[in-house]
Amino acid sequence: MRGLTKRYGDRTVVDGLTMEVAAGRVTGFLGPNGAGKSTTMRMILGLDRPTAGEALIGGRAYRELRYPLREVGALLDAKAVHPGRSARRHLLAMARSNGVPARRVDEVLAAVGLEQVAGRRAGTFSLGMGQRLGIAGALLGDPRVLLFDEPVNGLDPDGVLWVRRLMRSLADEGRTVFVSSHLMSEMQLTADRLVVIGRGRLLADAPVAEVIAASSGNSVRARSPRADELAGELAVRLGGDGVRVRRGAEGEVLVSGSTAERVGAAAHAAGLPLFELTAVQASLEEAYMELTGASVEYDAGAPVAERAGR
Ligand SMILES: Nc1ncnc2c1ncn2[C@@H]1O[C@H](COP(=O)(O)OP(=O)(O)OP(=O)(O)O)[C@@H](O)[C@H]1O
Repeated sequence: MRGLTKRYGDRTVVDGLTMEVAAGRVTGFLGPNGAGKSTTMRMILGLDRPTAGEALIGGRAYRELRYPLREVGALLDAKAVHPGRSARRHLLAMARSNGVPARRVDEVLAAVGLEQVAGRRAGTFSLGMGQRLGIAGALLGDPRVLLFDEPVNGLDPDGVLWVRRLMRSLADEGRTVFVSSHLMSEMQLTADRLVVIGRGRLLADAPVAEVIAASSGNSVRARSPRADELAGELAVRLGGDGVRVRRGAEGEVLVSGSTAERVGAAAHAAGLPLFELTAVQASLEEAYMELTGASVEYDAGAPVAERAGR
């Protein structure tokens, strides 16, 4: 994507996105509701026309691809299926439109575990079965690039695990996997790299570990029988410059913005005993909240009871 931009009237919903989604990796695409993730994916797939900039797949725009399903597979909206058509017929129609051999339909039905219900009308499918059918459609043309918008939405734990393994194996085969999700714990397990957007703008594009490392939620927990003194000494010796020292549970001091080495050395220099020194890593969820805090569009605010002062 180069300077990819979409405006609706005077609202800019995707704002100059420039990034490369690399092959052989699972790239998670994150952002608050309304951040512009679906619009970005729709522009990549030629469903929306960029106001400015471009999105290319293997160097070419979607509309230039002769058999797009063989180059890029996508699951955008699992409900975008004719409800009266069977799963097999739906996939057969897609296959025919892109010169994909009919036998491939049975292969992908088996790959997503829908062979038993292949003759059933898609309109009778549960949310999870619909997701599986959508994934089957994405895999149909054996494409090098795959886009998934919220693929685990509605799946049971087995299904979630299955999608996680599928993404992994697709990336391990050297394919490009670009997947949006709101489930941070899931992304922490599945993605190698993260692209985070807020209000259409790029907030982060980095390996998962780097996004987490940048969070101020990373802290050091020290336990001492002289915790009050320790907190005071650490504040004096390490304080300032983004370092925060506070008391935790009984006997505990929490230090953010520093390292276990520095905290240990400072305690030693102060002559205070330590019974425990632990580096506590922030979760991806914490890192994400911090990154996107300022760009949340639909903020529900405090729970109702809290707002009412109860
Ligand atoms: N056709 C349209 N006309 C006007 N505004 C639109 C249109 N399509 C999307 N938008 C607006 O663009 C913004 C981005 O929407 P988009 O669906 O891309 O966000 P998203 O990141 O996918 O959100 P979610 O996580 O809720 O799915 C939203 O504010 C939406 O209202």
